[in-house]
Amino acid sequence: MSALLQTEALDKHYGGLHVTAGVSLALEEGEIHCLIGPNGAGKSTLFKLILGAVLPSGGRILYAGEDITNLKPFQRIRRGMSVKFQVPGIFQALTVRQNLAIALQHHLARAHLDREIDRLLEFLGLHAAGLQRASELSHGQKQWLEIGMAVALKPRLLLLDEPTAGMSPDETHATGELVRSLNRAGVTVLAVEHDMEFVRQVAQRVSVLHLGRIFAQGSMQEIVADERVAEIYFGETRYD
Ligand SMILES: Nc1ncnc2c1ncn2[C@@H]1O[C@H](COP(=O)(O)OP(=O)(O)OP(=O)(O)O)[C@@H](O)[C@H]1O
Repeated sequence: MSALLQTEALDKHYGGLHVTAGVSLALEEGEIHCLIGPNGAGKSTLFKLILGAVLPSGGRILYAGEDITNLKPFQRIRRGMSVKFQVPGIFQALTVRQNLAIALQHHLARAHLDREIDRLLEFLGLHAAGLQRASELSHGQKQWLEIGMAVALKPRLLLLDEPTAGMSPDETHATGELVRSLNRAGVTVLAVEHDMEFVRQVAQRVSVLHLGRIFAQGSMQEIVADERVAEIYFGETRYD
């Protein structure tokens, strides 16, 4: 495998506050990589830096071998990045099908829309909800619709910000299966996540961020067995 995304000594500071400090993270093409860490570790900031929503104070970001450090988010999206934020950005007053049509119409001819919407609905487990307004969906279904809208862009790299926030254990598991099947279809995934069951289910590699630095990296088994990690992270939040 080779790195699809690489951050090199990425710094972000606000005045004297160093939110990320020299973060070098390599994401291999084809992997599911989870980013975990205690509250305030800098996870969201790193996520925004990768997406281009905030610009770094120092360091570089490489994507598919290209320096994208100063590109705008839409330019990154054009290169195959897609993002699902924690708060669903779906159109509540529109039906599920209409939401997917909006996401698809950027790159798909009208004649192919219905077939692709059907395919996505099946994949998302939302086939029975196609004509429902998005506002009528359960919390989990809204998150899946949003994943579907991100996937409609046929991303090479999917960025997920706490995809299971507020979900029941069953919904969380179903989300994990969705992410795994996207990955089997070739999508590289970076997920910021607090839910350790989800991380255990999907992650091929885990990076632990602490005080703005990569503190540990490895498989979930290695991370769980690392006493230093337990001290800064699991010790406080393992079962809460
Ligand atoms: N725009 C900003 N201006 C000033 N400080 C900021 C800004 N954004 C984030 N911070 C600070 O940077 C630190 C890291 O925040 P960040 O949201 O990246 O952490 P996190 O790991 O995502 O936390 P959580 O798990 O609670 O979401 C926090 O102390 C936060 O207050």
